[in-house]
Amino acid sequence: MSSRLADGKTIILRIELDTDRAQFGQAATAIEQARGDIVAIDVIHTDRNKSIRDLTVKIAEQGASERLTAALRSVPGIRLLHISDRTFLLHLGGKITIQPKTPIQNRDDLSRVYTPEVARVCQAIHEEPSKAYTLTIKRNTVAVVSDGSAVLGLGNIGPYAAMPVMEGKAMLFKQFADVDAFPICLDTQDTEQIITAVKNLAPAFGGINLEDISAPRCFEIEQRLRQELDIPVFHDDQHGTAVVLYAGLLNALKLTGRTLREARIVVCGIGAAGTACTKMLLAGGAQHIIGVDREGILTSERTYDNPMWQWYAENTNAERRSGGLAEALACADVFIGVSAGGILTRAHIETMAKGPIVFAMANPEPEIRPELAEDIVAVFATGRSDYPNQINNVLCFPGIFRGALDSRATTINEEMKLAAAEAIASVISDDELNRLYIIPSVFNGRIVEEVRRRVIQAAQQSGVSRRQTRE
Ligand SMILES: NC(=O)C1=CN([C@@H]2O[C@H](COP(=O)(O)OP(=O)(O)OC[C@H]3O[C@@H](n4cnc5c(N)ncnc54)[C@H](O)[C@@H]3O)[C@@H](O)[C@H]2O)C=CC1
Ligand SMILES: CC(=O)C(=O)O
Ligand SMILES: [Mg+2]
Repeated sequence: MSSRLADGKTIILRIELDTDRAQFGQAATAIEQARGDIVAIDVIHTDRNKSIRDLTVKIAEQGASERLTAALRSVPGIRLLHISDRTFLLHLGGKITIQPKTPIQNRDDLSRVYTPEVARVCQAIHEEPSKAYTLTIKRNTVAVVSDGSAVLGLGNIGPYAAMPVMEGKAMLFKQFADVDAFPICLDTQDTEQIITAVKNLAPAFGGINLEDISAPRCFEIEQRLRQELDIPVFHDDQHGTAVVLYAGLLNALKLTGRTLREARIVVCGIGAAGTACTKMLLAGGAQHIIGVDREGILTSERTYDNPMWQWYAENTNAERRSGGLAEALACADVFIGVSAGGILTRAHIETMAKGPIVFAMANPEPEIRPELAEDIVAVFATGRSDYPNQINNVLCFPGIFRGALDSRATTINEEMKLAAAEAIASVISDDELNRLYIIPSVFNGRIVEEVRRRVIQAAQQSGVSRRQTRE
């Protein structure tokens, strides 16, 4: 069986062998020759004439599953009964469910959870609306709202196709921070309609996590909702990403003996994530940031229709550099990619300063794969779960919402974001810090607790907490 495969897509092949005509070894050889990696074998049925087995096989490249199918079909006495993809199997019927907290076993239960008794609870909330926090799911429930316009790096794939990501976010909220999150994909990409829809559904929720809404609409949608609602509204692709990027960069700079003030930083992809990352870096004292998008380096020598690009050009690139990604990268210390897969080359990185920091964070395909350049960089990070140093907003959103909900904060402000970033960075001690460990794993049990604690503290100190909470 081969070593770790680059892509790691796993399929399950159900094969039937005529035991007098073929041996299992022939199937295994055919699979290995077609560059499949058998990682598990389950015997489903066996008798004197035939044997049915499920083979779990990892495949690396596109087209490998067709090659495997052809290879198995060419072996006499072996039939391929079925082929399934473990990832698709995991999505059958969706990934989350809603469960009652108590069973309804008799009429008495029924009359208390529902009519007539429930009416007294409704009236109590009618008289004192803040009781919605104590008598409904509001205090622990977040809406994950998308319009499907910028889903991962897949682009505008619409609300139906966005659902698996939003369901995934809801799972992460629950698993890591015990927040009940519900995915809502809206069938509109009109700014006003999205704002109206979110305002209308807000009563049921303690917070709104906006997700995968493309720039520049995401900026206005978030800003308006923050003004018009009294619960936290947080665009995860902007602020969740910025918080985690900031945490990872603090540690990578420390490791490589640089300061944020002096580091020469290139941000590629000036959309939701790139803009928010830049704002957080500027607030932290960064002095040398250059932004690059499809049209090249953003510079104040030009004017832009996109107001955020105009702001960006006026607040970065003090040297007024021009050109494309290659020109921006010359002698840079840090590359931050939140753009599109595969746009950065080894040759680009070779022009950067010695021992550069490369954060290729586009999903699902990073700007460059680590195996293409990790030998020439000091620190490499991606947004993916299958490489070291995963810089992904999943390190932030569960804990920051946990803290915001527990303190019943009216908003998630700059102080709370900075507190979350410092909390994430602090989980790695100076002794532990190394090039493959600049950011803790999402499975590190300390992250959510540490983020929650510091976020509650920041909410209280900045006056947005509505509840005294144990930190
Ligand atoms: N690792 C993480 O935690 C996160 C990663 N991302 C990833 O970052 C990427 C961008 O996400 P968003 O900011 O939400 O999307 P967005 O659509 O708001 O912004 C993307 C920006 O990248 C630019 N871009 C696309 N191709 C480019 C190229 N070849 N060169 C330069 N710029 C290019 C676009 O013009 C746009 O301005 C996606 O791949 C997404 O999956 C986003 C949020 C979190
Ligand atoms: C991680 C994430 O939110 C994204 O790639 O869009
Ligand atoms: Mg996202």
